Formats: sequence, structure tokens, C-alpha cells
Amino acid sequence: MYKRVLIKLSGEVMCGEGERGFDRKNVEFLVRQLAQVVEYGVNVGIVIGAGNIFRGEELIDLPHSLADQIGMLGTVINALYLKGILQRVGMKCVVVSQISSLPSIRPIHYDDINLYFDAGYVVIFAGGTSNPFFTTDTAAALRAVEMGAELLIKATKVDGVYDSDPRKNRDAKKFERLSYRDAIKLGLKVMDTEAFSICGRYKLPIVVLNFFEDGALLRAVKGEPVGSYISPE
Ligand SMILES: Nc1ncnc2c1ncn2[C@@H]1O[C@H](COP(=O)(O)OP(=O)(O)OP(=O)(O)O)[C@@H](O)[C@H]1O
Ligand SMILES: O=c1ccn([C@@H]2O[C@H](COP(=O)(O)O)[C@@H](O)[C@H]2O)c(=O)[nH]1
Repeated sequence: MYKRVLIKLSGEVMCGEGERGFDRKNVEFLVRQLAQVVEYGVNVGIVIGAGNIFRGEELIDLPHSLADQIGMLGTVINALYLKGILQRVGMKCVVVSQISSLPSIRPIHYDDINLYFDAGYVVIFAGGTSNPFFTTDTAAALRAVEMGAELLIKATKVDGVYDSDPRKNRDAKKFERLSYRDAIKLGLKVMDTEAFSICGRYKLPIVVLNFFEDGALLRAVKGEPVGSYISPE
């Protein structure tokens, strides 16, 4: 069992397939998956994307830097929403960010993050890296290293890493295990090269799994085989 993990959630885990916003059933499922992990006393950090609200690249009429700032604000909306629903079911949760000083958001401070974990809080990192021109995959790698996570879990819509996008190529072959070097060399688009590179440099393994598979998240935290494992070697 890992003791400290960073879970990167696609914003789309909050909405229905092909939808936007928040879907009640999906949100309830999300809470159950996170509760299963938190019950074991694991330190859980979360970075959530904003695919259910806006991705910068979708706002083609705006300058890239502006569109990305709107995207980052989307991650703040998701973080606050997630905090609200976790607290509603009695889970302790804090949102930290460098881009917002809203009353329910705390600044990112390394010493405090350890205190939050010691007190049993789930820590949601909102606002990505705080910089345009990045994505929440890179933010997840960065925050995982900052919080001393032993594992980064990318919880997404596909059940692992394939040799090409499985949503576009039915014959795509799944890797049970691969290295960062392979992921970068093969140009696999499941995560940003920047994220692979940060995790590789700091020897942080990644598991890519299908969030919508009940129990998959817990299996990854227990170190059981699930999805694809990207090793630093
Ligand atoms: N080689 C590959 N193996 C697996 N998935 C791939 C691959 N290449 C592309 N993908 C696609 O990458 C997607 C996951 O990344 P994507 O950035 O779209 O979502 P996310 O990061 O989970 O969401 P969000 O943008 O909300 O954070 C999968 O849905 C899959 O279709
Ligand atoms: O560090 C970051 C993180 C994110 N963004 C912008 O936010 C959206 C949403 O994130 P996703 O990872 O795509 O879900 C992203 O498309 C960027 O526009 C950013 O600028 N910097």
C-alpha cells in the first residue's frame, strides 16, 4: 500500500460522457472511489483538470495565454465543487492554490501541506501550475514531487497507455508496463511530455487507469496491477 499519492483526475470524471458541467451520478461515483482510498489512511493529494468546463485550446477566438487562464479558473471551480461534495459526506478536505485568494482557498505552503496530511485532510491543488501554456498533467507531476508522493495516478477515460490513442484506433495495443523514456520516445499522447519528464527526473512512477472502473483507484493505491505502470527506469 502506498502511503502518499497524487491523483490526477480528468475534469470529465465530473460530467456525463460528451457532456459539460457536473453529473450527479458521476460525482457520487467519484466520492465513493476517493472514500475507498481515504479510509485506508492514505495521504491523498488531488489535481483536477477542467475538461468538463473549458480547456484553453477550445477557446480558439482568444489569445492562447488568455484562454489558458480561463482554463486554469475552470480547475479552481472543479476543486471547490469537489471540496464541497467531499465535505458533505464528512471527508476532511482543503483546497490550495497560488492563483486564487478566495475565502475557501489557502495558499500553497509546503509546511502546511504536511500538517494537512497529518490531520487526515485530502489536499486539492487548484489552478494548475499557475502558468498558461501548461496543462494539469504537468501540474500533477509538479505537485506530486512537491508533496513527496510515492505514486502519481492519472485517472482518466481509458484503461491505460496504448501504442496509439485507443479512442481513435481500435487495434491499439496496451502496455502493462513501460518506461518514461519509451513513453517520450514513442510520442504517446496520453500525458504531456513535460509531465513524463518531471516524473522521470524525480523517479516518480505513474499508473494510468480508467477512473470509471469501480475499485481501480484503490487497486492502484494498494500496488495491485491495474491500468498501465510507467516506471522511472
Ligand atoms: N497512447 C495513448 N494511450 C492512451 N490514451 C491516449 C493515447 N494517446 C492519446 N490518448 C488519449 O488521452 C486521453 C487522456 O488525456 P486527456 O488529456 O484527453 O484527458 P485528461 O488529461 O484525463 O482530462 P483533462 O483535460 O480534463 O485533465 C484519453 O482519453 C485517450 O483518448
Ligand atoms: O498549468 C496549467 C494547467 C492548466 N491550464 C489551462 O487549463 C486548462 C484545463 O486543464 P486540462 O489539463 O486541459 O484539463 C488547460 O487546457 C489549459 O488551458 C494552464 O494554462 N496551465
